[in-house]
Amino acid sequence: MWVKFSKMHGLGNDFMVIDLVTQNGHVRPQRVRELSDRNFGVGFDQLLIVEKPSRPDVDFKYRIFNADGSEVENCGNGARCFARFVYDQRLTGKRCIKVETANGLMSLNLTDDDQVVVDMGAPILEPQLIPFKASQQAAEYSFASDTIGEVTLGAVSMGNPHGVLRVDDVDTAPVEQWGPLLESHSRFPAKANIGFMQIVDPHRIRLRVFERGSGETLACGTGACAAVVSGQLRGWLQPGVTVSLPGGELFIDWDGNPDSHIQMTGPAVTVFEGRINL
Ligand SMILES: N[C@@H](CCC[C@H](N)C(=O)O)C(=O)O
Repeated sequence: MWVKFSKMHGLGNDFMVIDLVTQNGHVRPQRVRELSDRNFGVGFDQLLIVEKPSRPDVDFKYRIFNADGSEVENCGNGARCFARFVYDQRLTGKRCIKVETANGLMSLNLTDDDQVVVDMGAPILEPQLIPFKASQQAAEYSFASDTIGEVTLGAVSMGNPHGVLRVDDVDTAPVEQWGPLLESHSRFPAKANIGFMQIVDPHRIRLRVFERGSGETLACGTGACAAVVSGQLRGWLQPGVTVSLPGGELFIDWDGNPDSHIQMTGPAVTVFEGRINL
């Protein structure tokens, strides 16, 4: 089935975006893996699918597939690109868009200065809901890993699971070595995205993220939110944090109350459009 798609990115975290509201098609994990290949396919970190919603009070269903073909609950940079896509493709005339995800509802707002503000919801901190294996909730957890030794990290879900480690310098952090080991550590039964955070000052961090199912990316929106939440809970950060990622900067605002929603602000860019056999 031939379909039109857009290639987009949010700070270099790149996406193939397909409208399955006005086009027909079916997503198969094997085909996602083929299309994500940077040599033999289109190349992307995640595939984003726009579908009709299942309820009348939202505008679209937002589905996300990692490069390895796994379907996941949330993608922050993708949410900004999703908003720009449905608006630019005239699937909606609204600049404030409500979507349903596997994780619940999200509200996406296109601003006049070309940024997108996403209400990312409240962080999930209870270990069994993240999911993370621990006997009780804590701001950080220390445990032994056979391959790494003693590890200390914050565990946060933004709908999808994250582990956040503090490092002195992100440039020399062992992202490629520890990332895959912690992504699949038995403490994270659904695997996890692993962030390496350097605190610059209470309102600025540097961050690299090894993403579950995609490897290290140039930016991770949910990872930025998880790092800011973890940094505030551990007393290192204050509300209103600029997150500097290899692909650029995001602004994350959270008041520190566990029930409060996190606001993420950043860009969304269309690179090209094409047609492909899905
Ligand atoms: N790039 C994303 C996160 C995509 C999903 C993630 N790899 C997972 O498996 O949970 C973002 O910007 O949040």
